[in-house]
Amino acid sequence: MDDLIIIGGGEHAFMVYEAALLSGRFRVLGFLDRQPGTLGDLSYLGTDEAALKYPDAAFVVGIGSMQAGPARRQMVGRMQVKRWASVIHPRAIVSPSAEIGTGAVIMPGAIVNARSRIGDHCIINSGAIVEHDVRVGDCTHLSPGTVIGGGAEIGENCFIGLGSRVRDHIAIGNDTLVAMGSVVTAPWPPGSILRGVPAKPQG
Ligand SMILES: CC(=O)SCCNC(=O)CCNC(=O)[C@H](O)C(C)(C)COP(=O)(O)OP(=O)(O)OC[C@H]1O[C@@H](n2cnc3c(N)ncnc32)[C@H](O)[C@@H]1OP(=O)(O)O
Repeated sequence: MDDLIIIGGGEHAFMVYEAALLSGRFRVLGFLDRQPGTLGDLSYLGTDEAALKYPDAAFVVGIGSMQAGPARRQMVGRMQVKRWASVIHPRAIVSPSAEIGTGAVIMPGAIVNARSRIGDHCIINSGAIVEHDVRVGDCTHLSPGTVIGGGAEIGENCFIGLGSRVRDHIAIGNDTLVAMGSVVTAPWPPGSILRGVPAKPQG
């Protein structure tokens, strides 16, 4: 059983904590945050610098508030962490032929279907459906209830808002934000901000 430390102490961190506990794969040592706080019965271990005191532990990012762009990647890069853990809730369904990147979090009710690849430090949130043969780039967040059609490619550092749909076999570039409830029917370049049905760049 791995020792695990959660980075962040907010709402998403608590979800990650529960998923880690229920998975039975981790002994959760505590959490790091910018200031002392409470996270269930977990111990507050200090600010990011305290990571150095736990060279043998695995870490996972428990911050869900970042939207599209490099903030999540930069935060991961700043941390003095040797080992990242992916946390998969036991009631997520992950195909044996899917690949889950290091540091990724898969929440309850999410489905990751055959031959899909989830990048490092992604969040596949509650009830999101990633169909077969999808590529999700590093540090991307699929919000609760999103559906990504088969063979689609979602870039790195993207944020796909609550309940949005992405058509099968299309590609969305890095750093793209899809507003909640949108339906993405066509490919879009990096840095797009899309909303609506069908989704169009914000005007
Ligand atoms: C576990 C969890 O809960 S994870 C949390 C996941 N959260 C989400 O997915 C929410 C993501 N946020 C969104 O989608 C937001 O709507 C954003 C970021 C796209 C825009 O938010 P804001 O910048 O605050 O915009 P605001 O709400 O002020 O709306 C601006 C305009 O856009 C419209 N608008 C906002 N969101 C949408 C949307 N999803 N689709 C269409 N139009 C929208 C508003 O009606 C408003 O129009 P108006 O100017 O004609 O009145």
